[in-house]
Amino acid sequence: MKARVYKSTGSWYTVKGEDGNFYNARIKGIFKIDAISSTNPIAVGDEVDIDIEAVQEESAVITAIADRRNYVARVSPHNKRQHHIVASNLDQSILFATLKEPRTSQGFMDRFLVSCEAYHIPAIIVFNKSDIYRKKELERFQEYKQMYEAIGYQVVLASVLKKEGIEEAKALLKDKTTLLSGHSGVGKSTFINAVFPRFNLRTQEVSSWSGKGMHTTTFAEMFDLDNGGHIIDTPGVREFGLVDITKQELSHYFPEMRALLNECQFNNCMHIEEPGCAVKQEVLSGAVSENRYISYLNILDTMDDKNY
Ligand SMILES: Nc1nc2c(ncn2[C@@H]2O[C@H](COP(=O)(O)OP(=O)(O)OP(=O)(O)O)[C@@H](O)[C@H]2O)c(=O)[nH]1
Ligand SMILES: [Zn+2]
Repeated sequence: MKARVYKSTGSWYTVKGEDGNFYNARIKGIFKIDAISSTNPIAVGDEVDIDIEAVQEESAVITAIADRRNYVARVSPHNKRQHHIVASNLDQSILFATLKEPRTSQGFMDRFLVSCEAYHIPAIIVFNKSDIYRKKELERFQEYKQMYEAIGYQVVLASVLKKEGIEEAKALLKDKTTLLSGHSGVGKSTFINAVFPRFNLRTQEVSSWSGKGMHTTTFAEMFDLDNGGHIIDTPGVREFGLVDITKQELSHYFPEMRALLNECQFNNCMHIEEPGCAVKQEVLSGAVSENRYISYLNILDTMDDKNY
């Protein structure tokens, strides 16, 4: 039977069969050997074939996995050479960001956007907790909105607490498989609870001593939406690794730079010090945001010559 993976705890998977029932599934030993080199052979969002073992126990064996349409990965925290597939078969990804308690850095947002570009997943940024923004944060929001919308990304201002911007965010989810992402403590679980109360996820106060929030979500999990579509909630992701991207490719994943690449004097231009660089020229003219260019240089700096 065809099924889709809703949750993964490492060795067990919760899958939903095309009969509409949920099963606890595991993979056959041999399956692991054939799987691609990642720390997890099966990820949330995967489309799989299952053999039902015992209906009364609702257990099943995953016998095959369909090719992934796309996926998002990050570098394994345990082994830098391996990657961990966060989720697959996505229509879009929403980054939850906050400008206060905790503050999401532009560097983090840009790394996330680069990952989405590299994996061909449309990205949206929701700035949450607008109720606690003061003049400084509201100005910063306007700057981000202008900058990201000019590049083509959708930007939403929301306060889950005050129920502002929620309908706009909810409308974006309809009939799509959406990966919800963002630092721990930005309000992802609160958002899901507010829009789809029956999920009743656990939420937790941002810890006062660090201001960074505690991990309350441990495993990625997919939920069916009442009005059609799926949402995938991920563990508090602090950093996305840029797996499988070379330094030379990086500017391809900045859409505003991608449009200029043919105009650089050298076709292997890295847009740093080279003469005749169209990207640098447009940074000077203001057509390419200087902040985005700085993010580009910062990300380049953290990549080694081979990969990520
Ligand atoms: N002021 C304010 N606080 C909010 C808002 N949305 C969520 N919070 C609070 O922020 C804290 C963290 O919210 P969570 O929903 O647990 O955050 P999360 O992103 O799911 O965190 P992880 O599960 O760790 O990834 C909670 O104390 C929420 O009540 C908002 O719009 N405004
Ligand atoms: Zn250049």
